[in-house]
Amino acid sequence: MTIIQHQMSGNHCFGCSPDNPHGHHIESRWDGQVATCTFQPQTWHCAGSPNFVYGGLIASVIDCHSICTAIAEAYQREGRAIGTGDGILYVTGHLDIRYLAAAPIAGPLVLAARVTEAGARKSLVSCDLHVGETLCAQAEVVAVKVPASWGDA
Ligand SMILES: CCCCCCCCCCCC(=O)SCCNC(=O)CCNC(=O)[C@H](O)C(C)(C)COP(=O)(O)OP(=O)(O)OC[C@H]1O[C@@H](n2cnc3c(N)ncnc32)[C@H](O)[C@@H]1OP(=O)(O)O
Repeated sequence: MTIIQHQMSGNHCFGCSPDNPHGHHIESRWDGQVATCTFQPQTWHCAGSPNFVYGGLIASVIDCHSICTAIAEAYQREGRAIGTGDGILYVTGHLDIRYLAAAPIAGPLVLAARVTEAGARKSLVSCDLHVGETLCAQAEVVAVKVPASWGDA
């Protein structure tokens, strides 16, 4: 399965760049319809309780994985492999998360995202986050297309 981030060059993203030494290094696996991601939280990613994951971390991995999903789907819609030809880039316009159950720090966080609506300037992405059988968070993301030069600004 294609790892989206391995196809993109010039990526400095805190969430997903393989080259950002301080980042989360998430990897989004794209099957053409759904992108999945597994993230192992560390003990320092905890919330007030040492046993549960900090909500901001959950938002961070959902954000990045969802935007990468929008990018992958946009390349596919244009009939191109990810990262080929003129760059396609989306940013987060809106992130709406429902925290449905505390996520155990033991993890792993398992994310699944899909594009539910795609237009010329924006895509809507739906993302579920499970730990084991438990749906811990569900998010709707508005991904807005920006010029590829945004990545160099
Ligand atoms: C190099 C490799 C890298 C690889 C990259 C790897 C992945 C990186 C992942 C990083 C994810 C991030 O954290 S990105 C960083 C956080 N996000 C940002 O900094 C974005 C800051 N905001 C902006 O720059 C701007 O407000 C934009 C781009 C979001 C919108 O710009 P704009 O110029 O005003 O857009 P506009 O034409 O009005 O709108 C276009 C369409 O989007 C909709 N829209 C616009 N903003 C919103 C919004 N906030 N909420 C809902 N919908 C919105 C509009 O209704 C419209 O829909 P319609 O009329 O067409 O229907």
